[in-house]
Amino acid sequence: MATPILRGARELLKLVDFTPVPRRHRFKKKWATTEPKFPASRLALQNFDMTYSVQFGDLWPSIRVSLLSEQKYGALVNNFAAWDNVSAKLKRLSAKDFVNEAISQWKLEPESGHSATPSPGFSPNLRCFTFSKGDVSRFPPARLGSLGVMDYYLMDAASLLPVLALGLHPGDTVLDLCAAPGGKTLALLQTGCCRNLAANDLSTSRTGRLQKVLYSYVPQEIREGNQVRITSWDGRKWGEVEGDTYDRVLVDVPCTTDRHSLHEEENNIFQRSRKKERQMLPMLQVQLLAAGLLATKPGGHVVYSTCSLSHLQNEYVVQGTIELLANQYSIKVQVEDLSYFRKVFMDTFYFFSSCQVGELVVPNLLANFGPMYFCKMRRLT
Ligand SMILES: C[S@@+](CC[C@H](N)C(=O)[O-])C[C@H]1O[C@@H](n2cnc3c(N)ncnc32)[C@H](O)[C@@H]1O
Repeated sequence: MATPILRGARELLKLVDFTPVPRRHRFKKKWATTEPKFPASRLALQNFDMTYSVQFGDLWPSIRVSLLSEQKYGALVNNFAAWDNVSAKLKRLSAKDFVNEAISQWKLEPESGHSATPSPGFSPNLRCFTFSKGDVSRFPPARLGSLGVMDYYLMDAASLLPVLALGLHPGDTVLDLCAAPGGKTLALLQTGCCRNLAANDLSTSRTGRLQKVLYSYVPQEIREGNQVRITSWDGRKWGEVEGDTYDRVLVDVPCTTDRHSLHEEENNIFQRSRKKERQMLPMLQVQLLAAGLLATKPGGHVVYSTCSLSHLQNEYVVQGTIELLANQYSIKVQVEDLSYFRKVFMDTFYFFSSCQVGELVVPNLLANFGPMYFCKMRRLT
């Protein structure tokens, strides 16, 4: 018999069909062996053109050209290295710590209408350098520092926003449900707030990559103490295994990884052989978010995130899951307002201003980060 999560997710699936039929495949094929290859990245672009031109209207051409262009990176300073020297080195490249610049700016502008959020409740101690809007300089590769760990981690700077939004406090128990290859896990550890951190990913090869990241960036005593636990379980079952346990949960789900899907053939979710998997994504996302919420203590917080522009994988999943938890488990979940992120980080990112719930960073040629969708929820009961 289907579980409640499965039934709710099926309802959501009725709304979804991601698969446009490529023009040249509309006719019955005679000679499968001579059939020209249709690259998955082209299928991805066709799909995005169909769905995102409707979703974003006039904004789509500029997002499209940005997605097809080189992305920008941020350098997350490793607090376990000599972070002050590393920051000084990054400043000499004319990069800026976008997190702390934005927070200082925020504090300088008390009159600018953010009285509803007196101070942004960000996870602390995160330092991430980016080049200014319009500056397409690149960071040199990270190097091993004097303390035996790497000095910074290069990542899409927008990937830091879900971690900032989680609002960690010292002593929190934290779950990173879909953690590999580990950029956000590393950021969670940088906050210095995790009493313990469970980092999980279904894929054993990807948890191997996560282990390597932690090995290169985090000192042995933290990796091997009680503080970090790495597992390779199916995250959908987490609510049953460790319900009502965590203060903060990050649910950074598998998605259509829009930028990757336009550039790489390998492991591309738009490969024809992965059609079923692609169609099932929103269902998997609902199940993972539901499991993350069930694993959270009442009163605790969850951030759901994707690197897709698709409303079906973003706000529909959030709204569908909240409804599902209310109907099937009588659990109340409230979406938290993150609209102040748009104001605080407007010098670094472009945000889409019309999400029904959550925030979405859209790629732009002047600030080619994202896409990154994130939504914060509080489990009330
Ligand atoms: C977007 S990636 C996570 C990226 C990661 N949070 C980071 O910042 O580096 C999504 C991950 O979900 C994992 N995944 C897929 N299905 C899963 C499941 N049922 N349970 C747990 N993890 C799953 C994939 O292996 C993939 O590594």
